[in-house]
Amino acid sequence: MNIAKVIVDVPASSINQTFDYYIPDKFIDILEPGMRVIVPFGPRKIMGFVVGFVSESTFDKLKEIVDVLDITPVLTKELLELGKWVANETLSLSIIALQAMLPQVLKSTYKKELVKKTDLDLPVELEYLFAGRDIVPFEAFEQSNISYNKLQKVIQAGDVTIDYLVKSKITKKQITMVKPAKDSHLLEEALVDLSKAAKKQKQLVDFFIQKEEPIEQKRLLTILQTTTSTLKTLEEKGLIETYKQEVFRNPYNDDRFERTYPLELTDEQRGALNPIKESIEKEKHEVFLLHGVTGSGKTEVYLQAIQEVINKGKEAIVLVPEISLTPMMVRRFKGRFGSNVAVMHSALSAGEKYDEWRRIHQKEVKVVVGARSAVFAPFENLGIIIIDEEHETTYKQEDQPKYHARDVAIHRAENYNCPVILGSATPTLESYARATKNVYTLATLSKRTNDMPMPHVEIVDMRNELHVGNRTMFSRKLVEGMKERLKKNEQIVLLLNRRGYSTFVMCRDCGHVNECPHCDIALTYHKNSNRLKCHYCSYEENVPVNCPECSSDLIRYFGTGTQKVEEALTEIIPEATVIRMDVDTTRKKGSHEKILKQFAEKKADILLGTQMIAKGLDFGNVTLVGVLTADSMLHLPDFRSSEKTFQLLTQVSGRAGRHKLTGEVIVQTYTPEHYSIQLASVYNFSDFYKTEMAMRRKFRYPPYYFLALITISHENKVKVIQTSQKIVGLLMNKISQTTVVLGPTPSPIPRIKDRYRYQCMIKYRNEPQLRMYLNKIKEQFADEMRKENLLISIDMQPYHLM
Ligand SMILES: Nc1ncnc2c1ncn2[C@@H]1O[C@H](COP(=O)(O)OP(=O)(O)OP(=O)(O)O)[C@@H](O)[C@H]1O
Ligand SMILES: [Zn+2]
Ligand SMILES: [Zn+2]
Repeated sequence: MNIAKVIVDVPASSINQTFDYYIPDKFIDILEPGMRVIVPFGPRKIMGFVVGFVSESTFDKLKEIVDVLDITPVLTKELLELGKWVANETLSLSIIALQAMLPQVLKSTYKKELVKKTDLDLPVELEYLFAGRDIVPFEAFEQSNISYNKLQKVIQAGDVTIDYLVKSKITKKQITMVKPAKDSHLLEEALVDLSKAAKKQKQLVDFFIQKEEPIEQKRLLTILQTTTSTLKTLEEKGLIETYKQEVFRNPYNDDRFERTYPLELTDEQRGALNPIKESIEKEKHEVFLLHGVTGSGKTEVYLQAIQEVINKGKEAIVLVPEISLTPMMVRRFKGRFGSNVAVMHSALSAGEKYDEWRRIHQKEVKVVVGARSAVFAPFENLGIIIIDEEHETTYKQEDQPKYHARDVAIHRAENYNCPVILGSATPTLESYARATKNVYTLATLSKRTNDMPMPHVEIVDMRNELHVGNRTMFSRKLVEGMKERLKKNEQIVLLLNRRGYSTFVMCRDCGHVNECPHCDIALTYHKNSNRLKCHYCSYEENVPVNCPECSSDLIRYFGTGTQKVEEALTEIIPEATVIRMDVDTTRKKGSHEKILKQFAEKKADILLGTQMIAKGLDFGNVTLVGVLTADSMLHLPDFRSSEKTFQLLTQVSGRAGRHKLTGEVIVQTYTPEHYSIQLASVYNFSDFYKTEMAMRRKFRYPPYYFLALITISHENKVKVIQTSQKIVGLLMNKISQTTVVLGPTPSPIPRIKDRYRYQCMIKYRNEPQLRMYLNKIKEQFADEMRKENLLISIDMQPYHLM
């Protein structure tokens, strides 16, 4: 079989199209599916993935593969299959699905070098190539006449690795090390000679008398509480030596984590874990929905399930939302499983990400903890996949391929006959509905592990504040509560629920919000035309001068930010120190952790932030949580807005009173009667579920209906409208009667970067051919898309409806 089937990096009309290439002799022994190759395509040379081999091609005049980029496959057979599946599910190109599974470094052709990893001799030609060096450029190998086969063998044996040179400052990380320059008895002599006043110097010399091994300079300085000048002096005296050492970019220093051991489980935890263990034991695929209130010990259940998996020699993937991937979170996993854990975090540099990926690829770790894309970790013996905070919308990727990590996880777990755990205090309606139908197995943790009650939630009606003349954004109750905590030296978390600001119009007297008569969704205020519009259908109306409900003229649209709140806060409570955490203050790498650390060390009284503070924080000293505007999200043009509000309030309330001190939550709102706020305040998930399900059924939304969102964009508005209408026309011919097509209508953001955007939403229950229809439609417009820059984007599971 001397012909390779290759998926190349070009926008082909058919998503799974492959191209055939001859394999030159020198590659024939080493080429495997899952390797990346360089192939000629028209006048260019481009990258592609080998997906299979054939001995005959239906095409004549095949070209040859130019180069092979990998000596071992970067994608396993399973991942190649998965890529095909993802491409199909999300209607995206296979090449894009395959690339989504790899770290950035492997997405383009970087310079490579060969690194010798063994002290023993390699086969003689390779020894000759290295010629005493540890590193040689890959080109040196290509110019030699050593066979790829030979190289592949030493790579497989782990004696040689291929490193990619990433052009980034952080790639080659060096640390400064310190070691004693003399034997310990000579150091002891020197110690006597040091003057009495040189206390720090003495300590340092003494340190190395006790412990001769080299130590990282940074750590040494912290241990001894001294500075580099001490080191310098001793170095000049010839007692110690410092030197640079290149490190494997393990971003988390493993021995920094204190070892933890399995806790004695509570009855509820045991009840949840047992069936999971059974599924691991019997190698039976099953999806568990672990519904546990905040602080109920879900993580301990994960940890013990993973231990079970490791005991069986298998591997585990743990997904957590990006913003929960804090050092605190990492510590919990590294504390239990040590260096067996790789962490995949978007804040890592490209080089660090590649290193972590490679540790997985080379089977050096058993567990990966990471954000969304870690679901593609190249394990080959998966024993479990865990998705923490399964309700988080960040598990859905908004770029192509628009996959949902939950679907990918379940698909992979089916392949490996292993369980999936979806954990949350506020599961999505979709997941909970599946659990009630026994598609998923439900496990419930209803109590906190410390047996403390959930913090009491008080709802403050902000309309009353206005009526008594309080025009600030803080209710009297909240101010009083904050002052009380300050006196007791306890801490406060304030959430500004900012998403959705200045987009909706609300009566400040009665809280009335204008909604679309056809969609039960808040109308969006369009500043330019000064009109209210519905983003689901084409309905619009003028902004009312008086409230249609109470005739008040206090109609306002909203606009405020954390900075403004901070200013107002210092005016009202000048004695409080405030740390702000939002996109502005967390832009820099590591700043997120720094802020949390400062707060943990009680360097501030109040942590003020956006959504990102609602997750995973665990501070014993926080006894008050304030939510400034609980309803701002409620009126977003999004059918999930009630659900998101319920989730956010529940999560943020869970931050208070997690340890010995009792917690309290104050929720400020203009719509205190709304069921999502009422039910969140009493932690009543099941009633919320029932109420919200009834709404979804009535308005034909998930989980009763599936959605697909088509967005069409082009610089010419007429073209967008015409294309959109054509698409709807084509669809109407195919779909069944129970399917609803809304639109075409302008997208909520009708123009981005000078491109007009229209959309149509398909709501369907049973439409098995829909993907095929949509693909066909896309193909019909393929020419226009290529030549005229028309964009048709299809999202088979839309979360982001803008
Ligand atoms: N069996 C147990 N015995 C004693 N303490 C426990 C037990 N299980 C968990 N804990 C402790 O309870 C606390 C809360 O647990 P954990 O953070 O895992 O809860 P969670 O359900 O993940 O909460 P959240 O949803 O808020 O993140 C932790 O400090 C944890 O160490
Ligand atoms: Zn009103
Ligand atoms: Zn509408």
